Amino acid sequence: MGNKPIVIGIAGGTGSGKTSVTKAIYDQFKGHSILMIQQDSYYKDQTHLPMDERLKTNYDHPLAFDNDLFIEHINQLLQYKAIEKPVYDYTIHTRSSETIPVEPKEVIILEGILVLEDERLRDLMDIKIFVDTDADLRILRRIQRDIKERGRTVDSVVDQYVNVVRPMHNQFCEPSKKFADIIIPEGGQNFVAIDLMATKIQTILERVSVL
Ligand SMILES: Nc1ncnc2c1ncn2[C@@H]1O[C@H](COP(=O)(O)OP(=O)(O)O)[C@@H](O)[C@H]1O
Ligand SMILES: O=c1ccn([C@@H]2O[C@H](COP(=O)(O)O)[C@@H](O)[C@H]2O)c(=O)[nH]1
Repeated sequence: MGNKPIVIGIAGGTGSGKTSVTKAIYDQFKGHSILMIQQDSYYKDQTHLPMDERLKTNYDHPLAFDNDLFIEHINQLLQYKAIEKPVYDYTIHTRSSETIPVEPKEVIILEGILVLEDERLRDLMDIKIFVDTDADLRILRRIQRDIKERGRTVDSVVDQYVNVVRPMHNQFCEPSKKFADIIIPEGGQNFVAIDLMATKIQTILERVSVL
């Protein structure tokens, strides 16, 4: 066990490919001392709101996230304590009643649109990454993904993008790029960047002798 786990933050706009990058890195170390947590798991619980109210929520504003709980959980993991991670269901826009037990690991990857926006989160990170992809590619990827995986229609994705996602991205996500140590263009297919990160993580794991 090391002194404390290493925390890597991976931010980027919706559809930038940050989940793909995170999974590609994570998959190289599956079974070793690494875990990934998506900020999306910490969207605020909305079970008390009717569906029509949930549809009006701004999911791209920092206040949509329960960062207090997110930070509390990261601090527990940093003390090598297990957490019960919330589960978010995009199709009903709220947390599910179940939670997932997560054991502490030496490398913790935090991924989400606004993980670099909150100074308290940034202060917990050892490495900060921003996945940078042009807006036209991001909206095309998001339309395909949200229809296939998140139970959405083209009209609802486009409407939300124009009225909420785009302005919030410009106000909160894009400016957080300046806090990044590393900027990865294009996301999931940038194998050079993924390999560089994997090499760095391998070094960290070798140092704490858990590989
Ligand atoms: N470089 C890429 N080229 C083509 N498609 C990609 C690329 N990176 C990601 N995707 C696809 O785009 C969609 C959004 O990617 P995802 O990693 O979920 O982005 P994010 O987590 O930033 O929203 C997914 O369907 C993914 O398979
Ligand atoms: O209920 C919800 C919760 C979130 N969203 C959208 O999700 C993206 C963030 O996820 P990515 O994987 O980074 O794309 C954010 O832009 C929200 O608008 C949602 O539509 N509904």
